[in-house]
Amino acid sequence: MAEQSGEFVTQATPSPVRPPWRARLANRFGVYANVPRMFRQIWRCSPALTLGGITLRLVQAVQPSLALYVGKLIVDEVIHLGSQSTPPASLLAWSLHGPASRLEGWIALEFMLIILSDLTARATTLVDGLLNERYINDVSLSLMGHAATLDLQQFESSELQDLLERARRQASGRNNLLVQLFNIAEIGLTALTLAAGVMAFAPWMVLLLVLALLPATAGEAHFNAEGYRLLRARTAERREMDYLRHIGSTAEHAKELRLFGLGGFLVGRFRAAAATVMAQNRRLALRRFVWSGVFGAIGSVAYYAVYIVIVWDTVRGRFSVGDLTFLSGSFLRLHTILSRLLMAITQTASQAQYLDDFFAFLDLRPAIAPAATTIPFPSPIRQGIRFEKVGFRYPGTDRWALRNLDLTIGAGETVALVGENGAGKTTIVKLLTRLYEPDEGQITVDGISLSDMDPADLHAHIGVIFQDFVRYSLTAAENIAVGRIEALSDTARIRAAAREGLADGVVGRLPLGYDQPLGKQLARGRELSGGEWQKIAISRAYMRDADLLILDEPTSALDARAEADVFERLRALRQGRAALVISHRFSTVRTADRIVVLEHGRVLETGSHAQLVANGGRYAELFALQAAGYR
Ligand SMILES: Nc1ncnc2c1ncn2[C@@H]1O[C@H](COP(=O)(O)OP(=O)(O)OP(=O)(O)O)[C@@H](O)[C@H]1O
Repeated sequence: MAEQSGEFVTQATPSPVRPPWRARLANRFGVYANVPRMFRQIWRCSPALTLGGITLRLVQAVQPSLALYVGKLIVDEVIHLGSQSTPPASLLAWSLHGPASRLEGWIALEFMLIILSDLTARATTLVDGLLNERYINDVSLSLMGHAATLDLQQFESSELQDLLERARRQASGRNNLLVQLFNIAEIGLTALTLAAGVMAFAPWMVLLLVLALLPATAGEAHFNAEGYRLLRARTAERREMDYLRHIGSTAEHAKELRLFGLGGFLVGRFRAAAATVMAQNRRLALRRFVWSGVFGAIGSVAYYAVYIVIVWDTVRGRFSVGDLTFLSGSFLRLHTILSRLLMAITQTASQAQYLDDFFAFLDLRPAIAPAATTIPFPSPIRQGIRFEKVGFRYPGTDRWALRNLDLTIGAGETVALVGENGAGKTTIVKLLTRLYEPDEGQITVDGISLSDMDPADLHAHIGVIFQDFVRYSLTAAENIAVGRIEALSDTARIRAAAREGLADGVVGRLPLGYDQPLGKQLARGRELSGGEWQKIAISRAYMRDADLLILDEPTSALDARAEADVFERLRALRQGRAALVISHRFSTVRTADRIVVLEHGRVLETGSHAQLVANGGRYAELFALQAAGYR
């Protein structure tokens, strides 16, 4: 079987060349182009919650300015009342008789504002939480759904694996972008109302504050972009680390890891990969720390300069004490809020960069798309399947895995493919199931080219079991039903398929029968032997009324009796169906109607077992070798 080319990459990815500053700037603002698309996605999750979140933030946004203004009115009123000649006799008399009623009104309003602020803050947290959860689910579902539409060849490329890994991070770690976007709206509005208040007294103060915060903002934007660049450049190393973590911690690998004593080796590899990533992250974090300190100090100096001017103007009598409390309060808040706003904008831009990967993944289209008009699969097959001068190279390789291949599988015929490792047997199956498209020649069923069929229709008529079939951590019944998942609740069909594939005996010995979870992942899961798993996998192929059955090394783990049983049933069930069997076992191969011997991607000889043995060619040689092993 083929080596997968989508494995992790061990070499360090070279750091990408830094683009010129103009392109970098365009890049930094360009990322916002993703935000409307993301917003639409959020809106689709729940229009009501989205609207609720926005409204709550609008209410929250105006509260600080209102509270400060009411505070100013209270201070002014207190000073006004204090300046009156007759001091009040008691609090009760004072509050009941006239002069304090306005002050009481302001205090009541301030109290209501505080209650409202608390309520809206809690409601916002609730709405954010609910919406966020929906959004995370939605993103994960889009990723899973879209991944299922892509071709195997796309999956086997390491570029796609890198992109998918970054897109997944978007799903798991970047969801707070939504909250940040809402926050920007809220903080922005608060900043506007505060700025309007301060501007009424001295517009230059606001201008100075904005100017003083610009260096810090530019610094943030720069370091966020650097962080993303680093993360992107190190995707391959992070995938390697994930892979090492995975094999170091799963039951599946535990046996070999222990017996070969690979623990130290894996830890060493992980440490080396992590060291590169950590060293770069540390350098960036330190630079960021120093620069943000410098820029922050510039902002604080500007703030204190303005503050001193406000105090001076109050001493001079230009501002009242109420004005002083309002202005110093507003100004302090404006300073904090403007820096938060600018930071939020740059952070959102950096988060939005991750959206690039997410949307780039969603925008990927399968390379093998169904033709505009498709021809249905000819069921039942009457003439047969033909490979005509088929040539194929795996993407990114120069070697022809198959070349000038002519092959026929007649209707109702069982053809066995034999050949040494790497001869191209599994590749033929991948082309026949249209997981890949041939580079040369064509494959037809009753004269109809596979490329004129809808891939889903083609798959519905083929029952295929690969030698590296999947051992699902699902129940026994589900493990068989995956061969035709629409029939998941069709117990009779599952049991019949289990009988044909010899899995009924395996299931019969399980304590929970068909409801028994298999594998080690699930609670109460039972592990099976290699041959038992293979019987479950063979049964999957019988879930379909397939016109063509493809079994790639179906009996490699079966004992001799089970192997004979499998082929006896296959023959009995065939009734006009074609079958393609790949095997290195001659006991399996000799039962086929016709045997095709492959070598270096070409057909070397073909005939029945008796003919090929009589010919004295490669088949006879390999058969004699294996037979000698049994003597
Ligand atoms: N995904 C892939 N990317 C690149 N090359 C591949 C890929 N899969 C297989 N190959 C190469 O194509 C050739 C044919 O592989 P194939 O899996 O068809 O061989 P096979 O006859 O099934 O071998 P085996 O008996 O070992 O299962 C081999 O040289 C293999 O290295």
